[in-house]
Amino acid sequence: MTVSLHVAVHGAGAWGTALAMVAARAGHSVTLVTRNPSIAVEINTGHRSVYLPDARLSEDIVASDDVAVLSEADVVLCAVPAQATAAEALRIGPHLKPGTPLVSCAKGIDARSGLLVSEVLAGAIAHVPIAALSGPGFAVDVAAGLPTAVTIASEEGDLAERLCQLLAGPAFRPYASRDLVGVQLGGALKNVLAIAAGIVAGARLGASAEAAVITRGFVEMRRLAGAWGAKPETLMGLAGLGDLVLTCSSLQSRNFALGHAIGAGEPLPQKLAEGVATAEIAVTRAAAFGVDVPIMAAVAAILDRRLTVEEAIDALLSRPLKREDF
Ligand SMILES: NC(=O)C1=CN([C@@H]2O[C@H](COP(=O)(O)OP(=O)(O)OC[C@H]3O[C@@H](n4cnc5c(N)ncnc54)[C@H](OP(=O)(O)O)[C@@H]3O)[C@@H](O)[C@H]2O)C=CC1
Ligand SMILES: O=C(CO)COP(=O)(O)O
Repeated sequence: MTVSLHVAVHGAGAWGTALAMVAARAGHSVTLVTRNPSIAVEINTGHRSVYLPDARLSEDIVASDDVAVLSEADVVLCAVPAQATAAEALRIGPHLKPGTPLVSCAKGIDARSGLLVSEVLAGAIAHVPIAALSGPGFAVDVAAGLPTAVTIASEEGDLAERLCQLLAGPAFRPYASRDLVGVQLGGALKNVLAIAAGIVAGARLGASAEAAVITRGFVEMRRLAGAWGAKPETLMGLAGLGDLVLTCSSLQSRNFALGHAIGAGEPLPQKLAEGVATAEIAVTRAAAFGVDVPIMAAVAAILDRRLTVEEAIDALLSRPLKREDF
């Protein structure tokens, strides 16, 4: 039987709010921490959030705009964007009790340092064990209580298994892993590839081309993640292939939707798409490892306006065929 704990979620955006609902459904008392006082009021009085307008939040979820409340938590889930993590880690670190598990829930690579989000957290907050949660799951689906399976990874003892037990519910199924690097790289790199798939869809290049880009992109993901230290089997699982399939096939994905708008020549959506900041750093790290990532490089070049979509497609199609590409 799972013991009822005090779970805090730092970052009350769509994902943080959905994860707060998961923790509440699993029987825990939950504090959702936002930097926006009006969001805290909206949650505490109306049990609603602008980030998930169709969801009604449990009354067991209490929101606060004071990071000091994190000192009362037994477990903290960090759900702010990857590029905000370095600054947020400095803010939250002093409030965490020593030994409180800290779970990174963002999907990205810190563009400034080239570090994984777990490494950013560990570098800033030395007194807590770190884990990462990733895998295929849209916040709206999770909030609606639709079936979802994710991976939770940690290199610390049985922490991943304990976190899985803590958060599991009838519709939310976490699987434990020790591959902290692979689980995060799957979540981060699929964002870049979802932009690529979206560009192909938006440019109406056909379902066959979309399948080719997803498959070729998956090869790049496995190559780069392998050079980075990920286990190959992790990328074949929920946090790699699973999330790639989800985000490359739905306009619900902000990364896919961004790519789609680029490919169609439409105005770009303003919503957070983590792949934007991750693309360039992924390509830089790939170059340092001597790993070939032409699709990710094309995405980075398009985002940086070094190439138009047409030029990037021409460059990809005119590449000499290599056996290892298939
Ligand atoms: N949405 C989804 O379906 C999923 C998202 N994720 C990942 O979760 C992470 C967060 O995404 P999501 O919740 O959707 O994003 P949202 O844009 O919905 O929310 C971001 C949250 O982070 C807070 N925040 C703190 N600092 C910053 C900052 N510097 N810039 C922007 N926001 C900041 C925001 O606060 P404020 O409200 O004050 O702006 C807000 O609470 C991303 O890494 C994403 O890839 C993972 C799985 C699913
Ligand atoms: O990671 C996600 C689903 O697993 C959400 O993807 P987007 O950030 O592209 O919306």
